[in-house]
Amino acid sequence: MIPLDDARDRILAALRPVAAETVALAEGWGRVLARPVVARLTQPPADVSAMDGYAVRAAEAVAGASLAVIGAAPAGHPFAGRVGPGEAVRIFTGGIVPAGADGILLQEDAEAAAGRVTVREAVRPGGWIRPQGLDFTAGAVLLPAGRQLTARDIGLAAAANHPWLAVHRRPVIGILATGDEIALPGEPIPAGGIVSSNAHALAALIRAGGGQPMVLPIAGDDRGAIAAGAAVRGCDLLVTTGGASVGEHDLIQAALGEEGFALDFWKIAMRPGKPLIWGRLGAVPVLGMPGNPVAALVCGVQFLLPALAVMSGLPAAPPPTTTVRAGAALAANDRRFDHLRATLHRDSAGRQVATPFPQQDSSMLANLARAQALILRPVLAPALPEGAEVPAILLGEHGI
Ligand SMILES: Nc1nc2c(c(=O)[nH]1)N[C@H]1C(S)=C(S)[C@@H](COP(=O)(O)OP(=O)(O)OC[C@H]3O[C@@H](n4cnc5c(N)ncnc54)[C@H](O)[C@@H]3O)O[C@H]1N2
Ligand code: MOO
Repeated sequence: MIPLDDARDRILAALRPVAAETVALAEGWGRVLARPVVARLTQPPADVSAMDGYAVRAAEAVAGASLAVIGAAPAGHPFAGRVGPGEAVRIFTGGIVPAGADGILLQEDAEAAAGRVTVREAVRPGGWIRPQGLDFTAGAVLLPAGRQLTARDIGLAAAANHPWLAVHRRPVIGILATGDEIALPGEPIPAGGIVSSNAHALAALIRAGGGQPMVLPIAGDDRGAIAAGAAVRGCDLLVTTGGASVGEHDLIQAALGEEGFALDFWKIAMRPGKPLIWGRLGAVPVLGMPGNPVAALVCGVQFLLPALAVMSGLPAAPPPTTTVRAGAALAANDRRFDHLRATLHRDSAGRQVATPFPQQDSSMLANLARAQALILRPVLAPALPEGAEVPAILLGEHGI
């Protein structure tokens, strides 16, 4: 059994970002830039007014001065002339400051009558003017490659005149659920069988991680069926579930081995998720997850989400953790890094408290769905009293 962090390192080291594609700006949110966004223009394009008022020559716009209003400069309609001595131009927010003017007299600080304006408050040179290029200048790198685009980034790219963006395409993740006992939701369930939840839960997790799931037909506990299912084309990574353990019906390695599967590791010091398989079938990396649904989801959080990040062009990193208080005393841990499903609440001091469910069986989906956090119990972690600080993965932060 290899340590959890080593397993993740080995998985992430074997992965590369997928190729770039061009998407419309509106589709760019959450995607990872494959090429930088460079400003295609200067913003603002010229000196513009930050306020509604009058463009004036600051030196003469002293309290009590009276100026002739010779024209107007609304946003988008520059004034073609020049502001000469004793003159002002009516201007509006975003309007280009006319030649000759070097300050804005606020409307509130002015009195207009009969084609003239009287200054009530003196104007500073440069006052209320946004200089050309205040925001950015043409040619500036505004967003680097590798950046996951926020709503703010989309606004910036739009302002920099980019209708299209080069982003990494969504990694396509094949999901092959295996087992004679499982059926798709809504389909006839074999005697003693259950409904397959893993493929659907993992597909949703893959979407949350920015990937594109490709749910494959269920393969029975049969080498040929598993090999045929795994031979799928067009996925960047294949996830299998079930058949990862030691029983004679646990056939993933045997079935894929006949197809030339190159195993990197099998079994990690982790609970749930011990029988994880990692290797490569031809060019396709394969993550063989255990069948137990909680094990599959925890492996999804610990390995598949970080893998999706790397394949999407983001840095290799473990899932982010937060320090919370234990809502119950925790027993000493053994040699498997443990993930206790827990609910969250805030104590009277506003601190987050994670309370583990009393039963932690890796088949219990109802508890998993109610869980808001996974309390992390490292290998050989000592027993801790209620209230102790512990690391946790907050599931809501992952959108799963
Ligand atoms: N003798 C041993 N037995 C087991 C060991 C071990 O070390 N020695 N490891 C246990 C651990 S830990 C796990 S986890 C499971 C993993 O087993 P497999 O990956 O081989 O999974 P299966 O046996 O196929 O299924 C386990 C369990 O999960 C259910 N299942 C399977 N697929 C789905 C699905 N798509 N949706 C929902 N549930 C699914 C299946 O019915 C079984 O109940 O092995 C232990 N055994
Ligand atoms: O992965 Mo198994 O679910 O550790 O129990």
